[in-house]
Amino acid sequence: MWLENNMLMALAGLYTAHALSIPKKYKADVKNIGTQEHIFPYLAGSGPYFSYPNDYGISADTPSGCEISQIQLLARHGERYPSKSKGKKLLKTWNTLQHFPYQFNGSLSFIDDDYEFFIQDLDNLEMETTTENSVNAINPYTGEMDAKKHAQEFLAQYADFLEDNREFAVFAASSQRVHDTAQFFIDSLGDKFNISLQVVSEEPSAGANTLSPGYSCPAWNPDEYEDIIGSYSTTYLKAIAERLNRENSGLNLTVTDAYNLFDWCAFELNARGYSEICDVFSPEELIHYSYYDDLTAYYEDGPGYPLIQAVGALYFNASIKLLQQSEQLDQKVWLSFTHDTDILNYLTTVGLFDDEKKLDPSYIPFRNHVFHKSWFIPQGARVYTQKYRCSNESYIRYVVNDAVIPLENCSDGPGFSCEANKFYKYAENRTANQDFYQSCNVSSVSNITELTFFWDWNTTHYNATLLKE
Ligand SMILES: Cc1ncc(C[n+]2csc(CCOP(=O)(O)OP(=O)(O)O)c2C)c(N)n1
Repeated sequence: MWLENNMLMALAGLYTAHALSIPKKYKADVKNIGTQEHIFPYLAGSGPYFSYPNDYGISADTPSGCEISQIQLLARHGERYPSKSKGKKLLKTWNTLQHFPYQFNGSLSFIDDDYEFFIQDLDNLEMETTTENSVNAINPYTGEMDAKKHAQEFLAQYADFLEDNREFAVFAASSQRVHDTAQFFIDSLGDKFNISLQVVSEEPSAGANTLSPGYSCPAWNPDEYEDIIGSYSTTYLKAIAERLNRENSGLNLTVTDAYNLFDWCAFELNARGYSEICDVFSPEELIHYSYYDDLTAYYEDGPGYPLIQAVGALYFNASIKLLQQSEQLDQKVWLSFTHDTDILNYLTTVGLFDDEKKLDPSYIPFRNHVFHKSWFIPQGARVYTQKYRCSNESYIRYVVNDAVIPLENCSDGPGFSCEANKFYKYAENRTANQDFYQSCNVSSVSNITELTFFWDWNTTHYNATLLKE
């Protein structure tokens, strides 16, 4: 590992020191930061958080005359550095550019202008971005800031309800960045709360008692629908590589390099707040890239892969049980933090973004396109389930990234919610015959058949070892 790190550092000519002041070369960031937010929705959910772009005009506030009885949250960790495997790919592309022996022309000319690559310390790979590990101190898009702001918004939105609910457990999958997000959120809530953070193992051996069923599902095959995903045209990537190579004679960027530039853009925004590489792409190229990500997510972790209904049923079943027990349970606030694909699996089983029209790899269905993955799983994604009572009836609805997303066939309650008994019927249909343990062949990695941490945390105390993955 040490050797591999050193090799990568040498490959990239990396710098170990990072600055907490604004060095001269980042001065321009002061006026540039904030000018790229319109492209966040096209970055495959790897760039900074943004609210769901279409809120239908429905307020996420509790409708008047109603009172909250339970709140659930399933959230993704905040903005992060690339994973180790993605970091390696980005460093390879950066290495090609760094060794180009001539002056750059066109949209890459910023590299000659004192540019330093945004991965400055390999220890940051996989980690949440923070004020401390950011490339410069004025980055407003850190995972740390996002989690702390989210907690303040949560406080503001549910102030009255939280008044009487100040003691609860918060649940985090055992990845370091997931844990850190939960901790930043808890810190930001302040000392008027008494919160116990439960770290639930995301090792395959955790079996069904997990917030990250993706890691305990040996039956899942990423290549199951590779023929569909792989048939998406890469013409847009060829055009990018050819344009940059034409502008810079002797540069030999490949289609793979062109693809990597999108990740560079997204993750540099998380780590620095501004990225010149984002300006390489035309709006059309961003749309193609974004739709390719939708296709991939749809057929690997969404409605296009029937196995996912069972994977997402694990958390959905637990969520339904908590809703049904809301009167009996002392705890009324259930906040959980995990990874992107796990939230996507859950939303797939709920059926919130499934119009039952299969995504087509041969064209972009502009008119019939519900499945915009980045809109529901950006970094810092937050899926709330609200249960409230209005004149003796209970209602349930979802709020995804600040927008109320009504159930298509059950939205005639106050605030376009679904009456509780109708909701349970709906949920029963969605989860019927979905058995996570069996469908995923979990028995080959674990003999734990049930999700119990919500009910036994007080006696079991979940304290799993944190993983840098
Ligand atoms: C059902 C399922 N099983 C296994 C996987 C494999 N897998 C790919 S990514 C991932 C979790 C972490 O993903 P990452 O891209 O690091 O997400 P993030 O932490 O940024 O949310 C898993 C379990 C999967 N995507 N789906």
